[in-house]
Parts: sequence; C-alpha cells; structure tokens
Amino acid sequence: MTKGILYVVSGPSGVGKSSIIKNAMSKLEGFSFSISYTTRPPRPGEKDGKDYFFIDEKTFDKMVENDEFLEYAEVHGHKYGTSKKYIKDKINEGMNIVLDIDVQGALNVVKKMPKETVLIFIAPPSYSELKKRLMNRGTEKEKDLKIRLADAKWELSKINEFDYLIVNEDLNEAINQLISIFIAEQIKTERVTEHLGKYSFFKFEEE
Ligand SMILES: Nc1nc2c(ncn2[C@@H]2O[C@H](COP(=O)(O)OP(=O)(O)O)[C@@H](O)[C@H]2O)c(=O)[nH]1
Ligand SMILES: Nc1ncnc2c1ncn2[C@@H]1O[C@H](COP(=O)(O)OP(=O)(O)O)[C@@H](O)[C@H]1O
Repeated sequence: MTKGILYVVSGPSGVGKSSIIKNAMSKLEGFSFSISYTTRPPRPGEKDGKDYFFIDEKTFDKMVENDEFLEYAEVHGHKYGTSKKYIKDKINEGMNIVLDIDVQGALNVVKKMPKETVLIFIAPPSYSELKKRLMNRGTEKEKDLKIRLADAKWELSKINEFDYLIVNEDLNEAINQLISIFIAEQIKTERVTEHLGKYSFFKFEEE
C-alpha cells in the first residue's frame, strides 16, 4: 500500500492559510484535513469536530500525558495539538493529510516524519497587508491581534526551513500553487519508484 504524504501548511495568522487549504482541498480527492485539538475558545460559526476539537486545559494536559499528540505547541497564548493516531492511521491507509499548524509544530513534524513530510510556508505580500486582513476578518480583540502580529515576525524568520513558499497576494493564484505542490509531490521519483510493482515498464520488458 502506498503511504500518504503529510502536507504541512504554516504561516502567520491572517495570511490566508484556511482559505487556501479549504479551496484547494475541495478540488482534489484523496486528501484529508487533520483537525487539531485546541484550548482556544471557538469563534462564532466554528464547529467542534469540524474546525477544531475544542477542549479544556485539563483534557489537553491529559492528552499530553498519554502521549496522544504527534506534536503540540502554545501558539498566540493557547494550546494546539495534532492527533498522533489520526495521522499514523491515515498515512498508512495511503491518505494524504493536510495540516494547518504553526511554525514550531511544522518543524517538529518534519523531525518526526522526515520522509513523509512536505513543508509549505504561506507569506503575505507585506506586513501592512497582513495587518489589514487580520483586522478585516474581525475575529480577534485588540490584544489578540497584537499578539498575532508580533508572533508573525518570528514566524517569517523561519521561511528558509520550508520546502515551498507561496506568497498569498492573489488568492486564486495561491490556491493553484498549493494544488501544484500537492500534485508534484505525489509524482516525485523517489515516491513513485517505491511503488512500481504494477507498472511493467520498470522491468524493461518488450511487450
Ligand atoms: N503546533 C500546532 N499549531 C496549530 C495546530 N492547529 C492550529 N495551529 C496553529 O495555531 C495558530 C492559530 O490558529 P487559529 O487559532 O485557528 O487562528 P488563525 O491562524 O488566526 O486562523 C495557527 O498558526 C495555526 O496554524 C496544531 O495542532 N499544532
Ligand atoms: N489573497 C487574499 N487577498 C485578500 N484577502 C485575503 C486573501 N486570502 C485570504 N484573505 C482574507 O484574509 C483573512 C484571513 O484569512 P484566513 O484564511 O482566515 O487566514 P489564516 O487561516 O492564515 O489565519 C480572511 O478574511 C480571508 O478572507
């Protein structure tokens, strides 16, 4: 069975990660989104089990204790974690997984699963545009907005550790670029040659 690929998408808050991922995934089959656990309160319109699994601090700490996270981190003042079981099961079933996690989480995932992981960074065209998008989204209070913008500086300093960089200026172009990465990674020679059993050309036989 062909193993799935772990596509890890990171970038500052408000850059457009969710918008790009949702759109790209709606156009492809064989991709599954990893729903994280978080202690952050839900925003209006967010649903438990769809956007996140919303849990309290005690439950989160218990999950850490039970080693249930592939990675977890504190981001913008709240805790977030990726389910280890979900990732391992899906990858082994051959499903491609998309993660929307922060930079610390991304760098931890690639350490744990280097062969399966592809790191994709989404950057804003400018810092002022990032600020504008976050303000327009209107989901954060002044204090949380400031934290997210301050954290963006550190996140942007880690771009060079990523395999791909998408600058989200035009949303449609960014979506197409993400889809291109998804597809190109599937046909990398090293991945394809591992699973050539069904193709006869590899045996150089005359038909
Ligand atoms: N390390 C880690 N980061 C996560 C996880 N889930 C979400 N995040 C990140 O946490 C940050 C905050 O996410 P969220 O609260 O949805 O706010 P938003 O980025 O402003 O939409 C983002 O950078 C997410 O990518 C996770 O399981 N692990
Ligand atoms: N290319 C773009 N141009 C203008 N606005 C955008 C673009 N991409 C996303 N947005 C808007 O920016 C805001 C933040 O996007 P979102 O997907 O929530 O970001 P993230 O998941 O990275 O926090 C949303 O209001 C979204 O509609």
